[in-house]
Amino acid sequence: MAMPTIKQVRAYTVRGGGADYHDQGAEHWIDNHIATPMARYPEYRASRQSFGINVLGTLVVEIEASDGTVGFSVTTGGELGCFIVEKHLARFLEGQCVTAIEKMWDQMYFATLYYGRKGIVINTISGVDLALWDLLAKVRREPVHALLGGPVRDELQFYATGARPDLAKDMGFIGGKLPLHHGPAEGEEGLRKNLAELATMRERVGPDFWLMLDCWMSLDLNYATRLAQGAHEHGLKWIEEALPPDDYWGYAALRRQVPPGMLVTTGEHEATRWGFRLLLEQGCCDIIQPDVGWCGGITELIKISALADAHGALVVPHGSSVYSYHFVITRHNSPFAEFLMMAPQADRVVPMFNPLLLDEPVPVNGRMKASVLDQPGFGVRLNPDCALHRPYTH
Ligand SMILES: C[C@H](O)[C@H](O)[C@@H](O)[C@@H](O)C(=O)O
Ligand SMILES: [Mg+2]
Repeated sequence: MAMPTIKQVRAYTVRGGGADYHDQGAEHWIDNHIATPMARYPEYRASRQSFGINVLGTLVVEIEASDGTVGFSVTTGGELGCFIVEKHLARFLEGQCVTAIEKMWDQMYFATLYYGRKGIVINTISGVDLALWDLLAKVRREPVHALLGGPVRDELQFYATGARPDLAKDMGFIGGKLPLHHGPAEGEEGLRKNLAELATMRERVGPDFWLMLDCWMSLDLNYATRLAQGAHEHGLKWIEEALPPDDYWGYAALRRQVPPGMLVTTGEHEATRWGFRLLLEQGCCDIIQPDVGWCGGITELIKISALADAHGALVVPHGSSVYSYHFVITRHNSPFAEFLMMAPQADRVVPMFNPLLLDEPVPVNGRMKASVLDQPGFGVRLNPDCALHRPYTH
C-alpha cells in the first residue's frame, strides 16, 4: 500500500493547564512555595508562576496527511514553538512520506543547531516528532507501542508526584514523590523543615512505601549532600534533580557522596542523546528521567534509552502522559512510570494534561493495563472545547 505524504503542518497554542501543566490556578500544590533556583530572590520564593514557570503555555502540533489522516501532539512550547514549527520546521515535513521519521528528525535538529540543541527548540522538535509518530501509527492503524517493539509487560505501574504521598499510597501507587519546599536560601531552618516534612510523611506511609524528593534544580552540592544524609533515616529512595542541569560535575560528586543505597536521578530538563551521554558517562545518576516532549521526542528517546540500557541505567521518563506510557511499556529498563497528580490538593486522580485531551487514560489503583493503550496512535483526541489559537502560518 502506497503510504501517504504530509500535506500540511499546523501549530497552535492553548492556555490553562494542558501540556504546560504548571499553568494552574491559585491554591494548587504544584505552585505552593516549591524550592527553585530563583528562591535566592525572596520575591520569587512563594510561587514559581511569579518568575514565569508557565510563560510558554502549551504547543499543539497537527500534521495532516494526503489521505486525510491527522496526527497531533501536545507539549510545552506555546507561541515560540508555533513560530519555530510554521516558519522553520514545516519545510522539512510537508511533501515528505509519513514514514520518513528519522530523516525529518535529522533535518529538524541540524537545521536548528545554530540556535537550538536544548530548551524550547528541542521541545518543539519533540512535539513535531510525537505528532509524526501519532500520524504514522494511525495510518498503520496501530498503537504507537506496536511500532516500538510492543509491550514487554501486561501493565504499567506508577509512582505519584504530588503533595500527598499518603493519599497516593491509598490509591494503589507504588510510591510518592514530594516537591522540596525549602532551598539553601532558607538556611538551616529550611533544611530542618524539609526533613521534618519527610519524617511526617514517612510516619503516615509506613516503612516500605517509596518516598522521593524532587528538588527541581534548586540546590548546591553541599546542601544536597546534607539533605540526602538527613533524609536517609527516613528511607528516601531517590533525590531528584538536586542541581542545575549543566552541573554534570556536581551530580557526579553528589552520586559519590549520598548514603549507600540512595538513588540519584535527573534528566527532565536534559535534551538529546548527547546530553544524556554526558549524564551517563560522567556517572551523574542512577535513573535518567527524560521528558519525551522535551528531550527530542520518541525518535530521540529510542536512542537515549538504548544508551542508558548499555550503561545499566533505568529510564523513567518525566511525567508526560500517553507520550511516555507507549514507550515505557516497551522497555525492560523502564520498569515503572511517573504520574503527576494534577488535582489541586493531590487528593484524586485526574488526567495529567487535563482538560486538553479526550480519552486520556489514567492509572487505576496505581496501574494501567497495556490493553488500555491499544487505540491507534497515542489513542487520544483534542478536546474541542479547548480554544486553539494559530498565531503564525506559512
Ligand atoms: C513536582 C516538581 O516540582 C515539578 O513540578 C515536576 O513537574 C517535575 O519535576 C516532576 O518530576 O514531576
Ligand atoms: Mg522532577
